[in-house]
Amino acid sequence: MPQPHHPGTAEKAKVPRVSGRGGALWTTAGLLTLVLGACSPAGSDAQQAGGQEPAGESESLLDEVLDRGSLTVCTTGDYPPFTELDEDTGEFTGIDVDMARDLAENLAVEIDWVQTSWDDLMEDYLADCDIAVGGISINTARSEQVFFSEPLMEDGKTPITRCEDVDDYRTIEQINDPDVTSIMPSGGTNEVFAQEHYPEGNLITHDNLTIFDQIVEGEADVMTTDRSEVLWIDHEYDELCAVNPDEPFDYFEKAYMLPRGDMVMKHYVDQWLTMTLNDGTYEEITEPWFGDDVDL
Ligand SMILES: O=C(O)C(=O)C[C@]1(C(=O)O)C=C[C@@H](O)C=C1
Repeated sequence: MPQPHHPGTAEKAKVPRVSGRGGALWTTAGLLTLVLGACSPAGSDAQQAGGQEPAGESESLLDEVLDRGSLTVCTTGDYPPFTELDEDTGEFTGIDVDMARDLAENLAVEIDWVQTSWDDLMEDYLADCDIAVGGISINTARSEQVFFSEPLMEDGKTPITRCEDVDDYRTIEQINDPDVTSIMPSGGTNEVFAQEHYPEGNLITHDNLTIFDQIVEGEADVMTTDRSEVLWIDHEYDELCAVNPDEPFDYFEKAYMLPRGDMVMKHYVDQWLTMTLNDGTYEEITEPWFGDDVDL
């Protein structure tokens, strides 16, 4: 059985930018003036992450992170290439794991990792974390409870199946059939999509790290998942093929979860993201995983 290839953490180039606690505090003070002057203040009922008390109108979780000297990051660790827990070392690896490390480096703080699951993501985030990362899709249900950063990538639900069966699973109608077994992890947007679009289908849930082996072995027929994952798996498994990857069934974006109502925190993370996406850092982090072989 082919095993997904997991390169080590990318060595990042040092890119000059405002960083370090002094710089970040200065930025925070500036942003407080700018953001609070220009935007509605954080709602008094806004839910704060990191197990913090709700922020007052001029407070931000950003200041608490800086004071604490640590950023608490929720991630599932079961979704390569975005987040994976190495059981041997106990370390998280992946694109969004490296991104979170870069954010923490910018803030000059440590990271406290909190492993969660797709089922518990929202609850764990609201109770324990400052930010949640790891291939997380934006949807409106989640947006009722959290803010999202600016998006990192576009995506869309796309089927993947055994290469010889591609023609059997090209449409939602073909997959929405009692004779077709769709597999997915529980709790994420794949399950939401399947329940909504395949009410007649045979839906089964499975641990995400070994889910694609189930299709190879014939325990399931198809998985409708993120196009980015489909292209990655198509590349990693000889037996599995993406189905119409250029015509996903829907459209959404991937981003990081942030505390609802905290415009200062969101502004900081969005500014960091803008730099990271444009100064070569993001490309360097993604290159060992997607590289030239996976055409996102
Ligand atoms: O819920 C999300 O945001 C996800 O992208 C997670 C999700 C899913 O939708 O189930 C997506 C792909 C992985 O295979 C595992 C989980």
